[in-house]
Amino acid sequence: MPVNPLQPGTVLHRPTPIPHPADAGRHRQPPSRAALLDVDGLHVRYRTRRGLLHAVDGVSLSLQAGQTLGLVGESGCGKSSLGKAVMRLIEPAAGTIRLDGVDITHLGPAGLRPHRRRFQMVFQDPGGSLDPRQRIGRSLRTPLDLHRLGTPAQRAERVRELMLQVGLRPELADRQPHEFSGGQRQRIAIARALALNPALIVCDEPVSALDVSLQAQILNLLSDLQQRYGMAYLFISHDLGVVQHLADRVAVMYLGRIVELAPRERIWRSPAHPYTQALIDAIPVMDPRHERNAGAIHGDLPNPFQPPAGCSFHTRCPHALPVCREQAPALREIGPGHHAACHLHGEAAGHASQIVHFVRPAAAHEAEPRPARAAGAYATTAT
Ligand SMILES: Nc1ncnc2c1ncn2[C@@H]1O[C@H](COP(=O)(O)OP(=O)(O)OP(=O)(O)O)[C@@H](O)[C@H]1O
Repeated sequence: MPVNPLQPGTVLHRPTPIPHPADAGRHRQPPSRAALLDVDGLHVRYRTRRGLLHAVDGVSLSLQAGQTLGLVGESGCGKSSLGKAVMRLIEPAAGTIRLDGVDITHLGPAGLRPHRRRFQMVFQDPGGSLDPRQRIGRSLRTPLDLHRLGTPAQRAERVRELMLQVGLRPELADRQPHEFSGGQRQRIAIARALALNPALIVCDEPVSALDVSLQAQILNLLSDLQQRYGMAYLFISHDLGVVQHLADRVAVMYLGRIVELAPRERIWRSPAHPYTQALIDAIPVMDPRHERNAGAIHGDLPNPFQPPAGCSFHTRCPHALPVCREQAPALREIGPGHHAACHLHGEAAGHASQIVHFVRPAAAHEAEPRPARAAGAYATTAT
């Protein structure tokens, strides 16, 4: 039986810092107020048989050390492409990616190597990042070997610690991935990501392939690990309910662009963009006494090869104005730390009177990801 690290009384081991040769003689810098991750005007394009596809279209965001930024949106909106570009697994077409203030956008493999251990990725399918024939102890040891961290004995001890940190018994290190359940395999993938004490982990739909009870366990594990070791997460999910568990701030993506970015509670309590509102309304309500999906998103995602002119959401937006068909709204600050790209909140001439607020009264269960609430509990007011 795997050890559940979240059970009271379970003793978890702190990672043993293994000095890296590149760190020799370097002094620890005082904590910087600069962002850990700073993405500016990022574009990702795919050349396909059908033409050029703009998967990420000028995204800017930042993430502070130890914080979680949730990235949500429907399938195909560009979340994974953004995550992979941040990890430098795919080449961005334009824009910059800074990690700890260092521009890593154009670094080649050699230049990237010293930074690689600072950022890691956990994928939806842990099988993809685990060699099916490799024993998991070996798999966890590989990053330590590649970065030549510590002595062989220290590496073996680190593998033991990593397994304990994610709630797996170290005695299981001789087993192969197929001998573990899906949830356990995701724990192994998380342990592998932790191996080099990263400052940032990009989590790409890490719980989407798991059933609901396992989802909660993995989310709790990620949250617990963050509290202990202080890494930042860029947490990607199509499910706003899942993101609400972990995120300090939430960025909502639609057709390659960020349409809303705000602290978690503001997104939840007063979403500004009709698309965010629709995502919230699409979250299943568990209480059968309440109607659900009152504001579910209408229509299909537009063809990404021919995105609509103006605001790309206007074809599905119940509040679309004439200006929405013509001009793409800029992402602008509409409240403290709250940004939205929507003409309903914009200064488009003659539309100030159309400003719409989606107001939801504060509820006792504010932090709950799936609150039971009456359909239509959001009031739409024009000011
Ligand atoms: N390697 C690729 N070649 C061509 N097109 C791609 C490639 N990868 C992704 N795309 C396209 O880019 C767009 C964005 O895909 P991406 O996977 O980044 O979105 P997503 O929001 O993460 O969706 P999902 O959750 O389904 O992965 C989609 O239209 C997708 O079909």
